[in-house]
Amino acid sequence: MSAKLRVAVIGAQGRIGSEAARAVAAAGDLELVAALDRDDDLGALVEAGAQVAVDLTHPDAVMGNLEFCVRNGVNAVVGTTGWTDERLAELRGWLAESPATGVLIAPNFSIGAVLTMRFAAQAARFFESAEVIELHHPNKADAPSGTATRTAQLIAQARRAADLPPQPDATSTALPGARGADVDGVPVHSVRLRGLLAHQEVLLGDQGETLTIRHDSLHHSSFMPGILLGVRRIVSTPGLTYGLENFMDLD
Ligand SMILES: NC(=O)C1=CN([C@@H]2O[C@H](COP(=O)(O)OP(=O)(O)OC[C@H]3O[C@@H](n4cnc5c(N)ncnc54)[C@H](OP(=O)(O)O)[C@@H]3O)[C@@H](O)[C@H]2O)C=CC1
Ligand SMILES: O=C(O)C1=N[C@H](C(=O)O)C[C@H](O)C1
Repeated sequence: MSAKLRVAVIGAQGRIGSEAARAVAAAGDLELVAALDRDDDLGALVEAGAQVAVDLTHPDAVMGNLEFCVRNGVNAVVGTTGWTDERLAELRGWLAESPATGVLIAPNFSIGAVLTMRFAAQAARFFESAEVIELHHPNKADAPSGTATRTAQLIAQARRAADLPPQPDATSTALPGARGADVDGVPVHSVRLRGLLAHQEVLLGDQGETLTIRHDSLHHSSFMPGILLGVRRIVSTPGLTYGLENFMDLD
């Protein structure tokens, strides 16, 4: 029998991190060797011999954690949000100096959310208009969600590839925020509501018809198969992988 993969979770006291630590501990081929949270010494990752660290912390914390992991050759699976082009460039710089190390950044680990992004990108070129509505619990730190931002970017990319013009919108007077955040020309609207977990609708419209693609994460368990898939695959995937779809053999 091959040795178990040695996995650490950073943010292990959090909503998703605590569930991820349990899922890793319960997986027969994985061993939870460290469960860190705020103020814990990252050196514990190295002392524990972690091969993969799962980061589920906060946009303010993730860059420091990743710099430590990459510089110490610890592969990382990242669910934490807050990614910008500048942050990705900085991460690529660290990875260039540690070419055997792999980092997966997954805007969403749930299979249905990954498929929503894929379907939205496929549908985008057939519709004049597209808008994204994301709905989350009120404890969420960032808006729009990482998933909604990525969805809008993929829609925009598909619209550009199809040479679609900007979306029609005659709004000439509006309260600030009424038309949502503009992500690459795609409006994204954020709802924060007690009782919700993580939900998203992609609305596409054209003459006489609309298409709505909706996904609901009803429990934190929806993210666990994707996290475990990422952990198992990242150890043999050096460099930066952006999006769980890269490990899902979708094509
Ligand atoms: N990609 C995906 O599929 C998913 C991504 N997420 C993302 O994961 C992140 C965490 O979400 P959630 O679990 O709801 O948030 P929580 O606030 O519940 O959990 C975050 C945990 O990380 C801790 N933390 C903060 N800073 C550090 C640090 N520097 N080092 C170690 N631990 C730290 C927090 O401590 P403290 O409470 O003291 O601040 C807290 O225990 C968010 O960015 C969220 O958007 C969430 C769900 C799915
Ligand atoms: O904070 C959350 O809860 C979630 N965050 C991720 C995001 O911002 O897209 C993934 C999922 O929506 C849950």
